[in-house]
Amino acid sequence: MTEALILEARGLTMRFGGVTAVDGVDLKVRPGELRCLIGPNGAGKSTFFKMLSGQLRPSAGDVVFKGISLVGLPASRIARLGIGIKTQVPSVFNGLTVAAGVTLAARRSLPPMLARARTDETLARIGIGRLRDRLVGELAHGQRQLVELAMVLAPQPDLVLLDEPAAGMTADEVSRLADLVVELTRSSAVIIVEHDMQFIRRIARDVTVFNCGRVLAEGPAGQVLADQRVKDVYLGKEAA
Ligand SMILES: Nc1ncnc2c1ncn2[C@@H]1O[C@H](COP(=O)(O)OP(=O)(O)OP(=O)(O)O)[C@@H](O)[C@H]1O
Repeated sequence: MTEALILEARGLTMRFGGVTAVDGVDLKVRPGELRCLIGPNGAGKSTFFKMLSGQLRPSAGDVVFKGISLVGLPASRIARLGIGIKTQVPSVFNGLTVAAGVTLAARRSLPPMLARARTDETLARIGIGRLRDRLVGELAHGQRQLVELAMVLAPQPDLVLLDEPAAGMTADEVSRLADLVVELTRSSAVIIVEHDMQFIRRIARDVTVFNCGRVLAEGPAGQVLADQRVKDVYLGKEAA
């Protein structure tokens, strides 16, 4: 029986001159799955992520989303196919209210009336309805992260890509974000690159560990984080 997949990377490879940052990586993600990508600095996670999102064109291999090859497609087309990307650099517009920013994002897939309704739904889902009339530029870092997440979710993507969503958040915010990310899987598959092990443990879903551009280990978080090879290359004493 063929496994239903929403995203498949096949032999994905990226070379920068003499450096092979990602070396023949395969990854399979099912609809509604939550997958965490972890690994030491320089392991190739960001490069892999950028190939999934269309920010980098692979040197070799393919990325297939809902049966369509993404290689060579512009990022805007990849977004329209149903991939929502939240990167490390907040791209929200400081001069807009939260509601205006999220409505603008919702307009990618909806006419104006429906986009406004979607905005209210999305703000409620993320638990930031009270921020709707605040200017984005006035928000604290953690609040901005949640607003950007609302902008990613408003067009209802089938796959959400999150690059270090917990970076710079307080412990309370990380804990809340973890619950939120798990909740996201009701409507989307989610792939996360994340350094924060507290966040990974809290989510406790499938983890893919990168090392030297390859996949070192893959499986349920508890099993993978207990793997001695993973501890050796990445976690060290932190996981002991
Ligand atoms: N634009 C580039 N030009 C040359 N080398 C690059 C480029 N981008 C990444 N690399 C190299 O590719 C390798 C993988 O880097 P990458 O940033 O993907 O790792 P990472 O796992 O995301 O690391 P970190 O956790 O520190 O963000 C590293 O050796 C890095 O120096």
